[in-house]
Amino acid sequence: MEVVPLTTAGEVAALAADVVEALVRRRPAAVLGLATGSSPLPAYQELTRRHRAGAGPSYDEVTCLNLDEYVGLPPGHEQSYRATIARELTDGLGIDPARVHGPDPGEDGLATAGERYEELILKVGGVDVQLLGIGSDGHLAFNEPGSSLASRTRMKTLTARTRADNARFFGSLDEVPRHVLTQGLGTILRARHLLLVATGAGKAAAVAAAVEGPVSASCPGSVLQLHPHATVLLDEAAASGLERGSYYREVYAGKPAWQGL
Ligand SMILES: N[C@@H]1[C@@H](O)[C@H](O)[C@@H](COP(=O)(O)O)O[C@@H]1O
Repeated sequence: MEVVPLTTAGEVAALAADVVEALVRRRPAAVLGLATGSSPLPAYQELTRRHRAGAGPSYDEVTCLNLDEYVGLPPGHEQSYRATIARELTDGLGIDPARVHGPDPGEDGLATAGERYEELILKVGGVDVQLLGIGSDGHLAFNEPGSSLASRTRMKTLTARTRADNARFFGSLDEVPRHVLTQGLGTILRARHLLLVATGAGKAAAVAAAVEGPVSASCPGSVLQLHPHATVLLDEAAASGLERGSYYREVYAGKPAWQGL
């Protein structure tokens, strides 16, 4: 795992955008794994800004796979993750909505939604770069603490803490769905590159547990330690709980350009 402690959230966003753009330039038909939540938003804004300024690559051939989705929201609900990703990123990059997929009960229903999404991920050749945020309790996508490290896409029940954290996007806590469909931790681990972004002091404990704590289902984010190519971009506040922060800074400062991220 490469931990990159930066200073500001703006630097995190710019570097995350650089990684995505470099991939799409190298591989125009790349498969991008997209996360929701507030953490990746500045990176999405940066990508959109560069694209509109004519500075980014063409996203015409890209395929996007969303990490997770609420269950039970009416189609097109503004807080559905499908609508959120379209609004925050893919529409702005000019990506055809038909190339953006997410776990979806669809006509065939919830019981087979997980399996169908796993098949789709395999069919498009797997995810090249998976953007990730982390929940304040260490959850990844909607894999709450206790999720199997080998899990695949399936329905999960949200914890009270995650529902409370996400209530800010809804009118009230009661409106936050209780159930979700989410890629599993085992699904996420199959992506070729994991790119986790975390900013703010509220994420410091979760980041420290994920990066330096034991690999455990109690901290789903700790599965990053099992991945051969995981990058963790942090602002100063999110990195503040790390024991080896000064070492990571030293490594990054001396990193040869040919290594890339
Ligand atoms: N399903 C999403 C996660 O993918 C995200 O990482 C988490 C943290 O969100 P935020 O970045 O807003 O703190 O929120 C939700 O639960």
